[in-house]
Amino acid sequence: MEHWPDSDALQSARISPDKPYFPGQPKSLEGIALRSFWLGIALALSAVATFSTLLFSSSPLWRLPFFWGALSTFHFLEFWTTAKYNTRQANIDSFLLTANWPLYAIAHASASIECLLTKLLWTSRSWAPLYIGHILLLLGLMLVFIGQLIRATSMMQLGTSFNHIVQHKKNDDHVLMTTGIYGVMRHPSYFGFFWWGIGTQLVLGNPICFLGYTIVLWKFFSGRIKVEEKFLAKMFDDYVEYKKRVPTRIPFIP
Ligand SMILES: C[S@@+](CC[C@H](N)C(=O)[O-])C[C@H]1O[C@@H](n2cnc3c(N)ncnc32)[C@H](O)[C@@H]1O
Repeated sequence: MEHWPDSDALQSARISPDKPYFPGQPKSLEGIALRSFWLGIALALSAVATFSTLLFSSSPLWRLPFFWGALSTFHFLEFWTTAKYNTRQANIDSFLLTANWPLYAIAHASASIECLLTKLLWTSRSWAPLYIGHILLLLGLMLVFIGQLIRATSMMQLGTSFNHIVQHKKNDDHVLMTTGIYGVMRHPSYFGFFWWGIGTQLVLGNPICFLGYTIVLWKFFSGRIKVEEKFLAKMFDDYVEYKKRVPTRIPFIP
């Protein structure tokens, strides 16, 4: 598809000092260290806020710092797994905070606002029995943990073949992975991201963002998989057979 730019062009566009991807985007190793430091602080503060609301009040607002903690963990792990298992590719974009800016930030800000408003304003108005809320919360927590685990595991397993930017040409160290978690599902890192995102909205108890996240994530991964597989089939003769044999396990994406 034409709208996917060449990966070299994308890389150079992203590291050009004249073209910051978002305000304050760091360009140096010190900047990367600082970004990790702030994500760590955000994570620690989120953990403290979550556990103190859980321990000292019955307020459902613990969901908000839990969401920010899950978000910080996700982005920190994006960088950490790239730096450890695909060191040459690690740069500031590996945090995945620069992709789809500012839409990504708007999505998470909307989720935070929806949660804050509904939990503060509509605390007494419940549209469903309490146990439904508990089931959805539990399901959301499971999806966040399992989604994160699958995402990080697949990044580790793919190693140097993993790239945040879809590759158009085969690099020397790129091997087709068809075993392990890639033998169970064809795109585990997208599967993990998809369910992680939906899980965060279940934990927040956000009906509007749940719907929005589901539609946007599904459309995004469905389009991306089509493009990615077109290039994978060109790069690897075995890909067509692999595609027939292993499903994506993402709903309505065969
Ligand atoms: C962001 S990674 C996502 C990998 C995979 N789609 C997933 O969800 O786990 C994108 C890169 O992984 C590569 N890739 C995807 N599936 C692969 C496989 N089974 N073996 C090797 N490389 C793969 C693609 O060429 C692309 O450059």
